[in-house]
Amino acid sequence: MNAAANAKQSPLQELAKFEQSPWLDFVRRGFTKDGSMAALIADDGVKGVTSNPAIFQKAMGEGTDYDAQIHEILGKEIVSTSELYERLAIDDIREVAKLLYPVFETSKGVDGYVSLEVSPYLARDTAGTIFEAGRLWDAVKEPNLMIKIPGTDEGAPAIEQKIADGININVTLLFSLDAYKKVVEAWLSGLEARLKAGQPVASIASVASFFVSRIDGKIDAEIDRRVKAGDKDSEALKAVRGKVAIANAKLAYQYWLEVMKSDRWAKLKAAGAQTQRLLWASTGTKDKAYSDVLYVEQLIGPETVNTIPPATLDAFRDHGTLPGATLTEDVEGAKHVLAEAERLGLDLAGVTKVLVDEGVSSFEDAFDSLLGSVAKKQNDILGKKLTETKFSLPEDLDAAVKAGLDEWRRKGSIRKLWARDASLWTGADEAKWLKWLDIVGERLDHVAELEAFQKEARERGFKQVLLLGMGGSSLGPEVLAETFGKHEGFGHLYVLDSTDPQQIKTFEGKIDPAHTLFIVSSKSGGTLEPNILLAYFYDVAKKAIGDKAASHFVAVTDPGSHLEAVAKREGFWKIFGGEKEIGGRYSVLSNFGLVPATAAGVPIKLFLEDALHGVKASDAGAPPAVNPGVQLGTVFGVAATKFGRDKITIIATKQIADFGAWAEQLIAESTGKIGKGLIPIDDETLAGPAHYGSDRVFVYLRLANEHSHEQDEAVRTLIEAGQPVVTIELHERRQIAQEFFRWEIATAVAGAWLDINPFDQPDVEASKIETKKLTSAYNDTGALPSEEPFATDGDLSFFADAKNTAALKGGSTHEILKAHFDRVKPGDYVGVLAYIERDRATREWIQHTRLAIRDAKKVATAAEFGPRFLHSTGQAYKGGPNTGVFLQITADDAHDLPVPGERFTFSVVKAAQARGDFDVLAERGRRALRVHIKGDLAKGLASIASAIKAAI
Ligand SMILES: O=C(CO)[C@@H](O)[C@H](O)[C@H](O)[C@H](O)COP(=O)(O)O
Ligand SMILES: O=C[C@H](O)COP(=O)(O)O
Repeated sequence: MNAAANAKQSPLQELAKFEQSPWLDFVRRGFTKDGSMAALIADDGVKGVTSNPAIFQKAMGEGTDYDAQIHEILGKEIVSTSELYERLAIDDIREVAKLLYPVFETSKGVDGYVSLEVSPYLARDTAGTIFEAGRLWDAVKEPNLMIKIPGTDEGAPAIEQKIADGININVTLLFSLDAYKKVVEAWLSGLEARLKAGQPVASIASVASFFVSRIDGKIDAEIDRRVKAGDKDSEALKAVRGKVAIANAKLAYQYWLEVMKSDRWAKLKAAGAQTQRLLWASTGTKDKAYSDVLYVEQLIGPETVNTIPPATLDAFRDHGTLPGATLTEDVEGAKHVLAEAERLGLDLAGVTKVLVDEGVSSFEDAFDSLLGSVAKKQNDILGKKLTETKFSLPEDLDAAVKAGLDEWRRKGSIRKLWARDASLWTGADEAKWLKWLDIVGERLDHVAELEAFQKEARERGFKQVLLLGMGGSSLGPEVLAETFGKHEGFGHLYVLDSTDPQQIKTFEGKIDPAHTLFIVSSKSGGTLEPNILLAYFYDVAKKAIGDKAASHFVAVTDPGSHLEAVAKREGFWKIFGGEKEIGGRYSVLSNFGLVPATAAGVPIKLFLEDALHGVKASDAGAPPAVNPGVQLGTVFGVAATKFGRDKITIIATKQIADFGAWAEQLIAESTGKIGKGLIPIDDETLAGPAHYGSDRVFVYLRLANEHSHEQDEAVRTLIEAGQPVVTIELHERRQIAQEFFRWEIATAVAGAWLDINPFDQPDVEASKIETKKLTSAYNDTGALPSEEPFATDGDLSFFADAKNTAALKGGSTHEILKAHFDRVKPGDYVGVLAYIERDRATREWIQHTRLAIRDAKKVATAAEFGPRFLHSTGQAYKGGPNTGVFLQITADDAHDLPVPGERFTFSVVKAAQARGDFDVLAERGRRALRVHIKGDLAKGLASIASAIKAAI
């Protein structure tokens, strides 16, 4: 665009003679910076500027104008894409506001405005618009700013409110006279409210933006269609072609003139109010058949604005004419055009209604695309600070995932998620469980408290840190312990989540109680295991250090819990609170993960900052196609619901492999219910493609600098064989913090696809109830209720409910196991659930056993230890799809341990848990068999392994 030549006055300048102000419908940083904007103001008399999402999309989506500032911001701060966009946009708006300020001053606040639109996503949300308009006004802080609010039914009350609040408002997206009348009413009422409250009205400016050319675009297309079809009214139709929009605008202007004559306005005017001017928008000519300055020349009139796009502005400067105050000419003709349009059934009311909807959604689309472009730049600049994801999906799944992501975009679902809108799931109490969305920022704000704790813990010189907790309270800390290892100057972090007496004894042997920090972790504070483990180790500590024992104990628990009361009573060293609105499995980035990590010496601020990168990347403003959490969750949800691929198989580089144990709980407990769900498959050694069915999605967590070539190759083979693989590359271990958050979002997203509530765990509760019944019975009678095996073969006894027993007839181990595993069908999975010590030998055993089953049956397998999995995958096994075939293994304990203060022992608790678990599996109609080993465990396990091999 060239500034006007000085030789003659620009026709744009001449509009002033008719009291019309030309504004520019365009913003771009380069244009402001290179002096072009200033030249338009000086030479052409441009008196204002409007922006909208489509304008910013063009400005920021193309070229490199903004790159320097993006670099600068990202070098200093961790921000979301929408925050980044807003910073850029606000700077642009401020720059333009400064250029226009002299116009604002000389026109005494009539002109010299620059407009910034509230997020188009809020066009149908009154409360959101009210909030956002105020927030943007405060953020820009320039007197010559106008906030743009759409003139929708939902926008009108917001306009009234914000005018009453004293903010300059540009009402956008007006097409119909009816909508305009409502807006005038809102504007007058807003000013009246101020007068009533004794506030000044003089400085409040407003424009009502009537969109013009889009009306002709729609009406003319209909005319052309009918003429082409040989309509009997063709001549009459052709006569109004290209005339309806201007006629509509003229009548809007007539309405404004009437308002200006009203008593209502007279009172406001007397109080110093300035009028709300009509602003003609959408004034670029779209139909080449018309003059390229049509919507400038025909809309000239006093006290109006025409916001003109650059090309039209250039054209008008070049060959525009000013035929007069065209707005008020031939009003009768305008009425005739509209009457004709009605007679001919052109349905102007219908068209304007559609145009509002289209206008809203096209600004939404533009904003999505704008945020997508900014996010792309942001990701490129952040580079290795972010984990990277590659999707290798078969064509049909890939297409369905893309469609799914677009569906999420269109429905604004990620914004609903962040807005805690329960209708995204089942409309139950989901909104109450979403505090994890904000916890990282909140913990960073309070990081000094954690850092002080870390300093003290170091000074006290603990040699070990022993965490006692289950599920959500133990699995996150376990990942941190396994991933980060021991830190110099800090105790080694051990995580105990078992009631197996041998395992407890083993952990006792690992610590020196006089130099151990014990962390008892339970959100509810009422969970059986941490409570009895606390009783046990409190005794151990007392024996070692007497009265000082309490000073070695820290509790992490939700406020008001039983554990909190115990910790207070006993005088624990510290009590860290949890958040009631975060469920256990979503708690790793709250104190439940952070306190043990801090105690073990993990650099906690850096860890949280990494997590914040994850939070910002999956924020509401990151469109689904570039939002890591939504992408992963959509792959999970779409693969499961549309392709039967519901086994989420997690593969990982050795150093970060424990992440799978945490993800397992998150996925299974969140999604496995009401017969639906995803079944996580963790730690199943990779095999060739022939070993897998078509029910899997693989996720490969690859730690770039420590990756295994062999694993890469195995994954490549899977991809080549057409298996869906999502590869997530971490550039350093600490980035598991980002992944924690991403997987939380992904699980919530998958939950929406599955139509379940991802925040409850009904079936975990069921087995807790069964266990409680059994331990109470033990306390009453001194024994667990008796039970009879349906078969015994040497040291192995077999138990099942009547239905499973009937299906498993046969007396020998071989016959029973064969019958059991013969029930496995393609698409099923097998769970080996062992209530024994989890040590190197048993882990190897379970791993060999599951792999033998997988390879023989070509099904997914889960290898789990009880009672730990009860707080994790146990939910999906009972509540999820009935595709699991379970082999529960129990054994006599070689040694038992007392539970201080209780009649029952750890061995009794474990037995009760196994039986409670089995009863619920059976009650849910699952294919389940329990085998109990008498005597030597290793021998028993060996004979089960060889019997399974023979049976499958
Ligand atoms: O600020 C405004 C209206 O207040 C303008 O930026 C308005 O959004 C634009 O004129 C229109 O969106 C442009 O419409 P069109 O030329 O794409 O039909
Ligand atoms: O995942 C949660 C476990 O069931 C443990 O719950 P808790 O933290 O309330 O003890």
